[in-house]
Amino acid sequence: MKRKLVLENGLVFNGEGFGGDQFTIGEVVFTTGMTGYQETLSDPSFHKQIIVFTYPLIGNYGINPSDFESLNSFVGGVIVHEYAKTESHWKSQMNIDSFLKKQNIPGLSGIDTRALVKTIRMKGSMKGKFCDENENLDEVVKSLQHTTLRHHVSEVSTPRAYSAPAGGHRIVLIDYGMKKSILKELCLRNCDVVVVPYNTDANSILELNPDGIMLSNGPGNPEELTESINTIKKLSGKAPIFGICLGHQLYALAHGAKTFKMLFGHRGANHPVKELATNRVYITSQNHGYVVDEKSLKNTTLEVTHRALNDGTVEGLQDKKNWAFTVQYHPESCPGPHDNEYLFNNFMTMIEDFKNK
Ligand SMILES: NC(=O)CC[C@H](N)C(=O)O
Repeated sequence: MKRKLVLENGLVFNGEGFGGDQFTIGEVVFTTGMTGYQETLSDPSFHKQIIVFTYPLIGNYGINPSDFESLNSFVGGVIVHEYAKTESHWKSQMNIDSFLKKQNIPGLSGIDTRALVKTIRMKGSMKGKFCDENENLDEVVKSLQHTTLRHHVSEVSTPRAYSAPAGGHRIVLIDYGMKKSILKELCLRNCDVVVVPYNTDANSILELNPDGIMLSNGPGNPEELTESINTIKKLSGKAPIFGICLGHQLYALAHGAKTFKMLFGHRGANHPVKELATNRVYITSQNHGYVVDEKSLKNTTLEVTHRALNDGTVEGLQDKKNWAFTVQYHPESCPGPHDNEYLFNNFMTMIEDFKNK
């Protein structure tokens, strides 16, 4: 079945359809991970985005029950050069085509993904939509140009609080579109975790007596989440805080910094980041389109701890006054190198220091 990708600048890529057949407008972004497509497809931070995989063959080890980062996939579409019709892995329960059909997510294969990625790298990530053969492309381009995309944390956050009880530190984890692996890392450290919806107010969070507070990853433009930014302001200094990705951006905004949209973002499991205190380079999993503006940190309590080696942007912050640190990348990994899980240990140490201060 023929299918096209139409971009807002009028470029058209002709390929074959697979997966579901409901098309929506989404931001077309690319990810450079060579494995881990299942974790990527189930990461709620990709809400409504159309993901181009730069790795040319996707789906060869199928889809298994244990590697999901959330119960559903929220992506708007999937673009691959080629997908595996015959998958092979002892854990696999279906191929990527069946998975995308089940989730009603459309796919496009057989296009020159390198040409598409080069376009995005030059011109920046842009809106796009899949089309069938007979659609009027001029109309589609017009509608792409007139659509403003919004990403809704409310669609990916948990509707109600739930807990993972244990004997260790009580952590309140604010879910803006959390990846399951963040909860897993806390459980591995025997934490007594309560996951709360994104719009839980500061008093309700403090009533849970947290030893530490975690701010999760999530989709969209952090500046739109004014209510969450205000909540973080009220929580600041009350308990140690660890923020990841969207959580990092929200923490920075709550403390007077600014964020901006990058040309095409960082997505993949192979992004080098330098820890400035040690000069060590870590390979990280990343998935973000916005970033904290380093210039805006001047009169804040925040200082840069980590930097991206590809483009020098801010990848980590430490609050000099309040008990908090945050990272732009994904230390819970999944997919990707386990280099950065030590940050969860640092969070445990910070919680103990806070208790003994
Ligand atoms: N993974 C995330 O939390 C992404 C954060 C934010 N939505 C961005 O694109 O920058």
